[in-house]
Amino acid sequence: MLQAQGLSKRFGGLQALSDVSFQIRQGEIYGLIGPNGAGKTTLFNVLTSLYIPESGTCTFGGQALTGRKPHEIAALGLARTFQNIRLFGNLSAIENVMIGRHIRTRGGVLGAVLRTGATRREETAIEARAHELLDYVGIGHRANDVARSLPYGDQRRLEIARALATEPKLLALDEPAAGMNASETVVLRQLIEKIRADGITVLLIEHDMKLVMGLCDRVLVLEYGKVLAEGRPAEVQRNPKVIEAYLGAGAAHDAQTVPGGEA
Ligand SMILES: Nc1ncnc2c1ncn2[C@@H]1O[C@H](COP(=O)(O)OP(=O)(O)OP(=O)(O)O)[C@@H](O)[C@H]1O
Repeated sequence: MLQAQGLSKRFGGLQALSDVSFQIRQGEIYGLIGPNGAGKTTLFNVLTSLYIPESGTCTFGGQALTGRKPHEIAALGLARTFQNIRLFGNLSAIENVMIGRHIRTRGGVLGAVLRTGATRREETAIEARAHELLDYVGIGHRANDVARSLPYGDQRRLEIARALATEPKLLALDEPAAGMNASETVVLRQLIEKIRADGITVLLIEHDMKLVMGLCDRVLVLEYGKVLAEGRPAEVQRNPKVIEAYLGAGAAHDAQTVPGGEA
């Protein structure tokens, strides 16, 4: 479904990604992990065309992603959330989701501003769908609350609802559990499983190792911008290189436990 081949990205003298290749298969939950600064967000930004790589290609459903505008990426079926929540803080929850939906409508954002007859009808349908999505992520009762007044965990779920409003085939989540407590994380896990069960492929960056290892079908481990390991969670957890990267040199020899906690 998504194919990255030989991606490299440099910031000045810093090689943030070097020769990164991987494939995400349709229907899987694919994890992206690595210590701080490993290049995870940079990789997300390259995949979603916020950054242009110096070399390498990425394709989604056979179509090139590199160099496309954000709305083109969304129209292809790739949606994302951000590590630092990017909601319209002054707008209500429902309005935030409706904005996500507009890229899928004929009238588009301009039509929504001008409010022609056709767009008014569309608007009613969009609002109904936005309510469904808020219910889907579990914050239907917050529809009219201003986004910035929502508890942190609800803001993260609102971001997911907004991304889902673009009807993605692949949903990329950048640290969705960051700042969540244990019970919020359990609910998040159920939500991600539900999203996958409904046919959406998931790419997940996450520091919460328990969540990653429990949820993902396969995991890609980055370190210093390079692929350190890839495979099923159980294999990756046993990989001495991964254990060293997380716990420090020497740890692999006596590690009986999985790398855990904050990376
Ligand atoms: N826009 C930028 N300009 C310069 N350097 C950058 C930029 N974005 C990222 N970097 C650097 O690239 C490296 C990879 O950063 P990146 O944010 O991709 O890592 P990460 O794995 O997502 O880290 P974290 O887990 O802390 O979010 C880091 O050394 C970072 O400082």
